[in-house]
Amino acid sequence: MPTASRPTVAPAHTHGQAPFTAVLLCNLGTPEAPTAAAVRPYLAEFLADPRVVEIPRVLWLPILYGLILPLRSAKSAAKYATIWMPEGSPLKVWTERQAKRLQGWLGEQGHRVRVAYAMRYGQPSIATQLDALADAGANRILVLTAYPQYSGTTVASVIDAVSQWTRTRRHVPELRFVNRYHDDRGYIQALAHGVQRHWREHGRPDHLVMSFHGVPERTLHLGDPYHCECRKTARLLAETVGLEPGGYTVSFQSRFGKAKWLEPATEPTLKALARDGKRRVDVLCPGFTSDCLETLEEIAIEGRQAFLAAGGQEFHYIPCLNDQTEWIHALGAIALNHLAGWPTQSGPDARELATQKERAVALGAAR
Ligand SMILES: C=CC1=C(C)c2cc3[nH]c(cc4nc(cc5[nH]c(cc1n2)c(C)c5CCC(=O)O)C(CCC(=O)O)=C4C)c(C)c3C=C
Ligand SMILES: [Fe+2]
Ligand SMILES: [Fe+2]
Repeated sequence: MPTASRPTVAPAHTHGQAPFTAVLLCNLGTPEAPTAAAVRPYLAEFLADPRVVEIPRVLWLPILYGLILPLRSAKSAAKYATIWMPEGSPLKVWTERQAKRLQGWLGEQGHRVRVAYAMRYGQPSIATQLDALADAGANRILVLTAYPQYSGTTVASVIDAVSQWTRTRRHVPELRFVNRYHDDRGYIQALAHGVQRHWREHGRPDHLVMSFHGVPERTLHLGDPYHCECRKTARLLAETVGLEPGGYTVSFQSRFGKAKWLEPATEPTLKALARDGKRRVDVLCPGFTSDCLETLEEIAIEGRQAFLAAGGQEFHYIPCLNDQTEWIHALGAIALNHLAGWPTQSGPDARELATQKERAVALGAAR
């Protein structure tokens, strides 16, 4: 019989890895390539989500597969081709950089948190990334979406995907969700910083348009807070950069389908401003934290053409937050606020370590 030595059996739930806390940054998703073949499965997954198109499945799916996908995939791919970056789709490139820089910044601050990113539609999927984190030992996961304003069509859909994933796991990690940050100080300040930097370099416009992604107007009457949260973001940003209510307009872009969407729509707004004699208009898309098809193609290309064709003289598109330092710090602060009171199991929480030395020891131990 072997002599009794001290058992060194690892806790079964982590298979030997030290448990850790993770942040999963979730964005919408984007095709893998600017081709009809790659756009089609992405659009199919997106538009078949009952959170996105609230039409009974039996009516909608035949329209989606019979009409929308065959007609839209190639048209949409051609648009993606105009904005594609050497590294890939802008939405994915920026989301990946945000996750990397967020991880780096949290580490510099002494927080032992792993940051990963996932896409609600397409790859890397929420389930794939949650599996990877949980398999590596994540026992607490904060789900942070790329959407500052809550909408059932976006944030709730991410929560649905996470809930679907929990059904596939025996040992489900603790989960938290950030549902919104439309009025977060850091978010507003980061937006204001981008606007003011643009104005320092190019002067101020005659008018600022803040264009948000639209949703069907019906969702507002059904209680979706999205519209109100967009208006509040815009008001706080206007106050921060010193714009009077007459100096800016909130509009909604990307209408899809025949139903009535939130108004005013962005393109008619730009044309009306040109006809009203506004020489120069600047456009910002505060609801998008990363530049993507909807900002770079629909606004910076098509919006510009519409404004100039209607008699406008100068059109400036102000880029999204992307990986700007102010935004990474704000995102970090949002994450830390939601992680508060959620200590790691493997020792004292780095945030509560009193000295630099203790922090260094804890960080060393975590590697
Ligand atoms: C069908 C209805 C749609 C709703 C409702 C909707 C809400 C919504 N979307 C975003 C953010 C993004 N949408 C993007 C693209 C996009 N959106 C729709 C439709 C709805 N969106 C479509 C059909 C498309 C594809 C564009 C095309 O094929 O022409 C994107 C960009 C993705 C990219 O790859 O760059 C983003 C981001 C929000 C925030 C939102 C509700 C608040
Ligand atoms: Fe959309
Ligand atoms: Fe669009």
